[in-house]
Amino acid sequence: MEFTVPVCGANRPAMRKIGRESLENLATILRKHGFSFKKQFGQNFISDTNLLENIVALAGIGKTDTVVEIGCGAGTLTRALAAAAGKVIGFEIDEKLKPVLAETLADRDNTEIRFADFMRADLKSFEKETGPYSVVANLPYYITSPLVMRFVEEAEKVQKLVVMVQDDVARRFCAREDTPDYGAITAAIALRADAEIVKYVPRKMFYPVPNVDSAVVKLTFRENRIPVKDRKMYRDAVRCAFLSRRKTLENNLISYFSLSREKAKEILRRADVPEMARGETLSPVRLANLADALSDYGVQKK
Ligand SMILES: C[S@@+](CC[C@H](N)C(=O)[O-])C[C@H]1O[C@@H](n2cnc3c(N)ncnc32)[C@H](O)[C@@H]1O
Repeated sequence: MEFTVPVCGANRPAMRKIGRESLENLATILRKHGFSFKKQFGQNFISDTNLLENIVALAGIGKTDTVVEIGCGAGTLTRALAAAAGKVIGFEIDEKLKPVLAETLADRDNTEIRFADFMRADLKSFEKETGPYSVVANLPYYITSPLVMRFVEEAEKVQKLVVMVQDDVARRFCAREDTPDYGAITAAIALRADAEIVKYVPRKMFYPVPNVDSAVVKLTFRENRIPVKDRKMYRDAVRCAFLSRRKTLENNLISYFSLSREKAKEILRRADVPEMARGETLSPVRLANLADALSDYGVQKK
């Protein structure tokens, strides 16, 4: 397959060097190894050096940091991360990128690439090896939300997640309650992390060019950001609140936890939530109150 990697913002039709040091032209390397892009893996690569360096700067990575990158692609972001970090551990699902990465990362000895599906990796044992770490990645869009949810629900040692995602997804991650973008994923993230959009990135910055624009989101994890007695109960409270957006919270409680109406009313009173409230109007703090009330009443999801 013939392709070129266009340089954004430049009038030259030519491809440009990736990285300031010894890395050759990305397209030449990909072609040399007979690589063809796979849509099913969400392969839209970044080659613009300024953008890559900007992402690393926004992530605030330093020489003592361990960085995890999910989806290394041709290794352009990996290289930029390796220049700033103490260590980079990258995951890449596509083994066809092995020779490409061997070449683009040849001079980066603080980098280790694991050819594996990150969604199947055992996060608990991974965290035993790594200690505290940050994630910086241009995420494959087909698994953005489940991937972020993995960290929110399971990770114990993650400090921040600085990830490129579709711009509408970025807005959902950072939304405020009672706005159209606010949803279960917003509330789930808010329990553990401050979320902000730190950069908008137009689609033309990727190759191949995707159908949507992107944004870089920074999630900064904070211990006990919103105190809650039981994180699993918070997850259930969030799922229940967004079970049916048209129904009141009271009705969602009845269906989700198989409660009597009387019990549902009592729990809402204890959580200081109006009976007629709808899930999407509840702030993450209110949802934590609801989770605590559910815990106090010993309610369990059947
Ligand atoms: C959007 S591209 C980013 C590539 C590169 N980091 C860049 O910025 O140019 C996403 C990368 O994730 C890889 N990928 C997709 N699903 C994956 C998974 N489940 N685990 C690990 N890597 C995955 C794809 O093969 C692809 O290389």
